[in-house]
Amino acid sequence: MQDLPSSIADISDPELLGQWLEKYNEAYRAGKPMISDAHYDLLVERLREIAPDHGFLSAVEAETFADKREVRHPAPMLSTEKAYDKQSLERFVERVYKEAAQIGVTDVLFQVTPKLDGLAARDDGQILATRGNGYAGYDITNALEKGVIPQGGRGLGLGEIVAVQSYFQENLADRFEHPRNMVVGIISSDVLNISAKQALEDKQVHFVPYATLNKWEGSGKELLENSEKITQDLIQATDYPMDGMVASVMNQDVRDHMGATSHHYRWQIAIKAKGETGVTTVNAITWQVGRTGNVTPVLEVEPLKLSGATIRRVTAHNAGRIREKGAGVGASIEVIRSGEVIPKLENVLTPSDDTLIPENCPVCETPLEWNNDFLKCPNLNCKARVEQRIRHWFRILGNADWFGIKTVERLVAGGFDSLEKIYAMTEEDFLSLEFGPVQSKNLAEAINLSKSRPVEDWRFLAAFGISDLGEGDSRKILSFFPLEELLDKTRDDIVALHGFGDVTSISIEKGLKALGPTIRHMLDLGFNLQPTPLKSEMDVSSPISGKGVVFTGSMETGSRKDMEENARSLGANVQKAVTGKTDYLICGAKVGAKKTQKAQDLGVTVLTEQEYLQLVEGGESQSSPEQMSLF
Ligand SMILES: NC(=O)c1ccc[n+]([C@@H]2O[C@H](COP(=O)([O-])OP(=O)(O)OC[C@H]3O[C@@H](n4cnc5c(N)ncnc54)[C@H](O)[C@@H]3O)[C@@H](O)[C@H]2O)c1
Ligand SMILES: [Zn+2]
Repeated sequence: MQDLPSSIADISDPELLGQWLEKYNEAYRAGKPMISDAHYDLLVERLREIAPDHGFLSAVEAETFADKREVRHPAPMLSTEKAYDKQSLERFVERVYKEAAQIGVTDVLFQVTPKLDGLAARDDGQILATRGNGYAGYDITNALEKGVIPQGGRGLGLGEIVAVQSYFQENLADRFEHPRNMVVGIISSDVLNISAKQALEDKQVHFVPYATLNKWEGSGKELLENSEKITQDLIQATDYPMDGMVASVMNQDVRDHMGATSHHYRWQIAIKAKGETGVTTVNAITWQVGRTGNVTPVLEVEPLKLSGATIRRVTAHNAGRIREKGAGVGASIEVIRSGEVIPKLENVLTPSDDTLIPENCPVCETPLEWNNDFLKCPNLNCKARVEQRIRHWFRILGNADWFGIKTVERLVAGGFDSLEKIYAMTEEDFLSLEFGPVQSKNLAEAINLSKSRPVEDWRFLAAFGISDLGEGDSRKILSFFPLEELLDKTRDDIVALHGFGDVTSISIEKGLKALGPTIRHMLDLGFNLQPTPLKSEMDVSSPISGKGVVFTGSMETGSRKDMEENARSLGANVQKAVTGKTDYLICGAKVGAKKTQKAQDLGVTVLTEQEYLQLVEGGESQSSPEQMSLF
């Protein structure tokens, strides 16, 4: 097949573009995308421009799983129409009201949910099936045996198989370019790679029915007026990969009237960000060594303008990319920027031989090792790794400013290259490194403050950067064992806990062993640690401990985040959305009747904020006589 012109605007042959889109789609559905989603979306929009009637645009992009049984869907699982800007969303809302008026409906209810970016599937309670071509999909029920967790129970209809985003970022981001690629691997293959197995064991791959997602509901006018805020709130509350939002009409009669095309339901639209691409030249490659030793390439490019910003540096993700695509000095490359701050290498148009992949660490000269597509400096004492570790400590601890990367670099260069040494530093030591008198005083003060200011013990633990003990896992593990006890735990103790698989447990044991002396040393310095409430103790003291709790609407007592934090400290399992495992739905202001009705239907107790406070406070006073008699 002929190549596509390098600039999207130059593509003028719809047949060729259609063929390429088919090819890209096939690779994508197989979990091995050849181009980024933003780039793909731009190509689809280009096809719409030059050939709006092209067949590719009127069908659901099909996926195949060769060795699986086909399952017919009771109603088609379609794709979505896309709105890349405010005007398209306005046109959609206008169209909805117009068609609703045709059947005498003026009061239209819209719903917005996060658009999950994984593998779409449908669960009828017996069979889990993929979308396939929209009319028939593939039976993937055995994914549940492999360890995919159905959120909210079985039989909740359409949804998406996704990996938990924070877990992915912490544990898997250097092994898969996108969590969806891992998900597709899990579904399509019976031979699982070790990281995917670990994610399943850790119960971090979920089938999330759309009905269990956080949602916003309101009128079309409210939707248009608040779309940014709605999007922000939903992004904040969702720990799954997303590629936009989905707005749907909720009135069944309007849905029936509007109907569907062969491609999408006309009462639904996806709100997405459009990427922008540009072409430039690579001037140099800078190799950055991270905390875990990954050595990643940053391309220094001829400055170019993209979505209003001047781009000088472009991330190339990993060394494999550079090697494979020839993204070296002098190469002409295509760059994409979509929403996120850092623009990415999309494509190499004219490769260069001058790819200069380093053989030794650019910082410590240790020979580098390949780990899949990533280059790694294996030297634990590599100066860059030490700097990043120390920087990580202060960043995660979060209670002492002043220790930015420049400062840390200077400390390490001056021989203060461990937490032990830095925490023993005096004002004079800082002065000796030629920090100014004021800054020296501040730095010495900051060291003391970081010990005296209260900090949660899970932050303290996560700050050591042990692999598989990020913030979420640290918090989880400390709800089973107090920190001091944790240090002596073995893999067997850890694997017995809910949410920790074999591989994770081994790596945590190793990490704790290696860093044990440092952790003990730091503990002896007397940090003002706020212990994570233990599950075992919470059972007696709080009426919501062990209960599934969801907060919704705007709260009066404090921000929703504070309320959630507090509920967690009382032992509640704070959830993002109401599911079959929810016990209490606590409603602040402006919560629709539909939401509370749905919760009640699921057997959830619905409480006002006041009722909730009474429950919690009442519970505390009930248990207090007993507690007091202990002292
Ligand atoms: N990188 C590539 O090469 C490549 C290739 C093909 C497709 N893609 C990506 O896939 C997208 C098109 O694929 P598509 O047609 O599968 O999906 P789509 O983007 O049109 O979205 C429709 C799907 O979203 C799902 N969905 C997720 N969250 C939902 C929610 N909250 N409510 C309702 N539905 C929800 C539904 O299952 C529905 O089938 C493109 O936008 C592109 O970004 C990328
Ligand atoms: Zn090194």
